[in-house]
Amino acid sequence: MPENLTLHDGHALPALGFGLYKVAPEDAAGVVEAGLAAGYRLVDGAELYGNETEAGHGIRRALDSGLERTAITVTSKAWGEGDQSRDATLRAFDASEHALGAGVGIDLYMIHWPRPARGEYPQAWRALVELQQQGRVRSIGVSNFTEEHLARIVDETGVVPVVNQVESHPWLPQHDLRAFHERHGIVTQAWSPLGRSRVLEDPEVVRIAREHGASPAQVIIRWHLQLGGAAIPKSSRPERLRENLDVDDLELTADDLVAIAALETGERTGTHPDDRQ
Ligand SMILES: NC(=O)C1=CN([C@@H]2O[C@H](COP(=O)(O)OP(=O)(O)OC[C@H]3O[C@@H](n4cnc5c(N)ncnc54)[C@H](OP(=O)(O)O)[C@@H]3O)[C@@H](O)[C@H]2O)C=CC1
Ligand SMILES: O=C(O)C(=O)[C@@H](O)[C@H](O)C(=O)CO
Repeated sequence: MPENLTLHDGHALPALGFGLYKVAPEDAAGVVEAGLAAGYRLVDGAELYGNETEAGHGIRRALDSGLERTAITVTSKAWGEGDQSRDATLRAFDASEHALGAGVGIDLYMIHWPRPARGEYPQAWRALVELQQQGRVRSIGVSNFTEEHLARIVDETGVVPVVNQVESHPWLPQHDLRAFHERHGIVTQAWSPLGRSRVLEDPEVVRIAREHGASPAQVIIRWHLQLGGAAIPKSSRPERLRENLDVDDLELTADDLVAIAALETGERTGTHPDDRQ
């Protein structure tokens, strides 16, 4: 089982979780139940994903089977399209909490995108600080923030997010942003950690996987963990959820890491943070 990272607020964050973007609502309860049964302890959700009610059902089924609520981390994110004011952000939190349902709740809440053209993300961040001060959420973080966005919210509020969830995979390792995070005690949590499955086909990744008797996904997940970051690969298939978690016995060599470092192209599979309106 991959280790926990320690957040600067003192709480633990599982280094490996699973994500729910593009998990069909009709599959979400089963996927969440399968993920938790496989041993994952972090479920990455969001208002945008349109499956929080069903994810909540899956979590509750796992709790009914004996899993302790305190053993898992449930995340959600405020989408913020068209309105990132304090009130809109608080309403988004209420809606996600309600959708997840009684007995579930949110442990880590994030701003999904900074939407810098709106200029409202500091207001959204103040809303998250308020939620944490009120004890409604344990930890607060952001997603898709650049150094500039991070510096602004820290300057204006003095509160440093515990996590910045950003696109990262071997094509886009984000070394500079990771170094900035490290200086400020922020955990880098990689979204699309498998490059939305496209990086799995990279011949170098396939070669390294073959040499270790592992799968390409396991090699990339291990790379994330050996970088010291967190990752939230998505799969709707129980056998892949198990495969992606089964990386404890894999150790990439220094040569493997050099070969993977050479894959950096800067190519994104998603939107650049400055371009999301
Ligand atoms: N904060 C943000 O802005 C964003 C956050 N996210 C978060 O990150 C999570 C992961 O990102 P996502 O974009 O889904 O991309 P991933 O890099 O996790 O790739 C998911 C794809 O890889 C496939 N896959 C997963 N495991 C394997 C495997 N072992 N072998 C072969 N194929 C595999 C999946 O297919 P299948 O399901 O069929 O197995 C799916 O097509 C999201 O679910 C979400 O929680 C994602 C985007 C943006
Ligand atoms: O970045 C994109 O272009 C996407 O499709 C996704 O990242 C999506 O917008 C998202 O934020 C999922 O969490």
